[in-house]
Parts: sequence; C-alpha cells; structure tokens
Amino acid sequence: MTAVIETHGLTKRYRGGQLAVDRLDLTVPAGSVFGFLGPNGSGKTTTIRMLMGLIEPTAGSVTVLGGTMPKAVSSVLPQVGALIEGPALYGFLNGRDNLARFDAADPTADPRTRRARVAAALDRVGLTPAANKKAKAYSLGMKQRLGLAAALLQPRRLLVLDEPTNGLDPQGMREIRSLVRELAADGTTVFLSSHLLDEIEQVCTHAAVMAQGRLLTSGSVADLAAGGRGRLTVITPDTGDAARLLKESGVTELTIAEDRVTGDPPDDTTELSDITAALVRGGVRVRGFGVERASLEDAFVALTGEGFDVAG
Ligand SMILES: Nc1ncnc2c1ncn2[C@@H]1O[C@H](COP(=O)(O)OP(=O)(O)OP(=O)(O)O)[C@@H](O)[C@H]1O
Repeated sequence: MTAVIETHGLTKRYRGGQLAVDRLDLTVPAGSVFGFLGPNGSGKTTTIRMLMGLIEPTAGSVTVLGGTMPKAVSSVLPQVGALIEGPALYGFLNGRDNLARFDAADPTADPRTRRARVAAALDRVGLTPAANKKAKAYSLGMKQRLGLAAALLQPRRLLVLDEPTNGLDPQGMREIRSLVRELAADGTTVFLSSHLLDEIEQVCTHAAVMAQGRLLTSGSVADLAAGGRGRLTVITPDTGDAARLLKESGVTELTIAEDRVTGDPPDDTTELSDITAALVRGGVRVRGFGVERASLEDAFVALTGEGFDVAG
C-alpha cells in the first residue's frame, strides 16, 4: 500500500494562539476515496491548507505524492486537482470560457490543445449541454461541477475537495458523489472533507475522524463501522414486557416507540437466540427481531460517547 498523503505529528497553531491541528498522523492510501470527517472548526480546512502547501505547519511533516510540503509545491501541485472553498468563477463568462481562463492560467498547458482539454473536462462533469450558459445562471451544483472540471483540466493523481457538497441540494449532492465515484474508479485518489457522516459512508472507502484538531480514529470505512455495534430492535405489541425482559438479558439504552423496542445488544458473547428465547418464554409476542448493521454514526457514538455534533 503506497501512501498518497502522509502526515506525522502535523500541528498548526495560528498566530492568535489557536491550536487548530494537534499532532495529526494521517495516511491516505493510493486509490482510496478518503473522507476527512469532523464538525465545523475541527481543523479540516487548516489541514488541507497545509497539505496544499498554502500555510506552513508549526510542527510535524506532510508528504503529498512523495514530496515534502511546502518545499515540493512546484513539483507536487501540478499532479493535484484541488477544490477549496468553492471555485472562483467569472459569472459573466460561460462555462466553457471560464475553463479556458483556468487553462490559460496554467503555464504548462499548451494553448493549441486548450479547446480539446476544455471540452473533455466539460464532458467529464456532464456540463457540455450548459457550456454556453453564463456561470451566474448556473445552479450551485453546476458551479461546483465547473470547479471540479477546472481541477480536472490536467490528468491528476490526487483530488483534494474541501466540503464539495456544502450548500448543495440533494440532487446536486448526488451529482458530486457520483462524479467522485467515477473519478475514483478511474484510479484517482480522492481526499474529501465533510461534516456529514452519511456522505462519508456513501462515497468513501476510508475515513479519518477529527474533533478539536485531533484525530479520533482512521481506517477503512468498513472497519470503522464495525467498531460500532448495531442497535437491536424487537417489534411487538407487548413493548413493556419486552423492555423488561431485554433489560434482564443485558440489553442497555432501551427506547420504546409505538410497537418497537430498541436497545444496545449486550457483549458479543451473548447469543441473540438466547434473547429471543427469553422473550418468547416471557410470553412476549415477537413480530420482528433483528440487529441493524452498525453505521459509522454508531461507531462515532461508541468512540466519543456522544452524538456527532454537526454544529461543532
Ligand atoms: N486564519 C486563522 N487564524 C486563527 N484561527 C483560525 C484561522 N483559521 C482557522 N482558525 C481556527 O482554527 C480552528 C480550526 O479551523 P478550520 O477552519 O481548520 O476547521 P474546519 O474543520 O475546516 O471547519 P470549517 O468546516 O468550519 O471550515 C477553528 O477554531 C478556527 O476558528
């Protein structure tokens, strides 16, 4: 496994004294879609700025595509497409001309092949039909896709996207997510930040969870979700009896809603069939019984003892 991004003890203290990133060790495997998850203010943007060589770390190191940042900026950045804090577009220019301007700003881009590059990038993000429309008439999702097209004018080994679906409606979010999946399928490593757990779960193969500048956990999304235990649900008209018997069987955090009793299953050694047997013995009419698959959210709650607070 080659790492596309690697940080060791990465730390950023702003001049005002704010410790934004605190000894971060991060490894982003090649070919992954890596979700960088954390509530607002947890240090995601600051980390991304250090990855891109836009600000210097206070301590620790960052390597991106094998180069130490910010020293290797000039050799590394041409291989990285980045979309940070929304694209800077000219509203009075159409989508195609906006991309042509981005392309012209790249000294390595051959002007003779510009038209073809721009057309291919528009096509890649599905904006060919809107290429002649002024960018100010674009929806937020289309603007975001145009920003991605700009990042994709050149072949990239790594894409870094800071909150790429922030502010988008559900349709816009879906468009960006499917685009990210397609890019990953082509072999591009994608590093994206988000404060949305389910977004990470839907598109990412790997994730790191940040809180208050520190890394809480990282790994493959499957392994992270496995760290959380799913909720046990019993469907029955006899909710009161069921809750009592479940409690006696070691089920905790019980809640009752209509014909459903849910709770956290006891430790792994307890057979679920023993629990159903106890319910049936106690005369509870069990209409349904199951354990939901653990989600990343369950894992997060198990890890921090609290819910994932989006507001930070
Ligand atoms: N230029 C700066 N000077 C001083 N403090 C800063 C600066 N930029 C960010 N911070 C502080 O550093 C902490 C981390 O901010 P950062 O923007 O990296 O978090 P984030 O996870 O990206 O959140 P958001 O999604 O809101 O951007 C916050 O407490 C923020 O107030």
